[in-house]
Amino acid sequence: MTQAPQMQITPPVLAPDAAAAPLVSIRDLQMIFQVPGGQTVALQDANLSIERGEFISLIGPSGCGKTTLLRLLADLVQPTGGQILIAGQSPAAARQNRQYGYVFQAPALMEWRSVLANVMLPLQVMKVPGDRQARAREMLRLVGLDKFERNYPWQLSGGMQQRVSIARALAFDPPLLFMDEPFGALDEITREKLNLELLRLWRETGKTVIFVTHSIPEAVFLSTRVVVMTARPGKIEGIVDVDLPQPRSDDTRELPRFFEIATEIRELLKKGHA
Ligand SMILES: Nc1ncnc2c1ncn2[C@@H]1O[C@H](COP(=O)(O)OP(=O)(O)OP(=O)(O)O)[C@@H](O)[C@H]1O
Repeated sequence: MTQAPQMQITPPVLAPDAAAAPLVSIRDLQMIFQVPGGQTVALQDANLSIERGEFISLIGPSGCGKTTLLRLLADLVQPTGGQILIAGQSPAAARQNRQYGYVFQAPALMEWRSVLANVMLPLQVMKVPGDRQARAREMLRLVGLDKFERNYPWQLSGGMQQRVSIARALAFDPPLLFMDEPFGALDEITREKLNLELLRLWRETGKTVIFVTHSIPEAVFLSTRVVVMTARPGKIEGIVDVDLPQPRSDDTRELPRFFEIATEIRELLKKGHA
């Protein structure tokens, strides 16, 4: 099994009490978009605390504000109300201090750069000191693609491209990983394989993951908690603890408890639709 690499990046300076606080704290969060002819309440009264090492899935119908929540956490949009703290810092400070990596639905790799050069890119842009090439190689090893570092993205399958984008998001060694439906476009078997790989990576690195999905089985399989969201207005309908044993394997999907938790999530989703 691949070992977690030795990290060489200088840790960011945090507020003294940051270690004691939840890694992510979301209080009364609201996001209203002004649109022609009115407004869209993308998120209303969202409250959520996430501890270090959790694997949180956000699940809900299209338009319930899952991506908006990730974008707010990542400081890509500013909330119209409420507060977010990441390791005790504002999202803007957390972004500057490289507290998170972001994996998008599409891998968004640069076609003219090799796999290795793609993973090195954020380190170059942010002028991270040290041996950037060695660091990028470590991340490729972690996602099982070290033999493909000289290839170009178009020479890889969709699943491999998404693994490259995960390696790129991990390049800074951030404590947090935001993942917006990263496996949504992949076939079922590839998705299940990458789910297992992601859990291995999560265990080995101790990252905290916030993962958006439309799939109830994917959410149950991956998560320690599932945040169920509903639309119009977008809000958190409920939070389901996933008390399935770790480490999870293909057998996990056959456990009666797996189906019970899936049913609980489905009922919450239906309640939100009603
Ligand atoms: N920049 C924007 N301007 C106006 N409205 C927006 C903007 N971004 C999102 N919205 C609206 O906010 C709501 C929530 O959108 P969001 O993309 O967060 O939903 P989602 O749950 O991620 O949906 P999906 O599952 O389809 O990706 C939607 O009604 C969307 O149209």
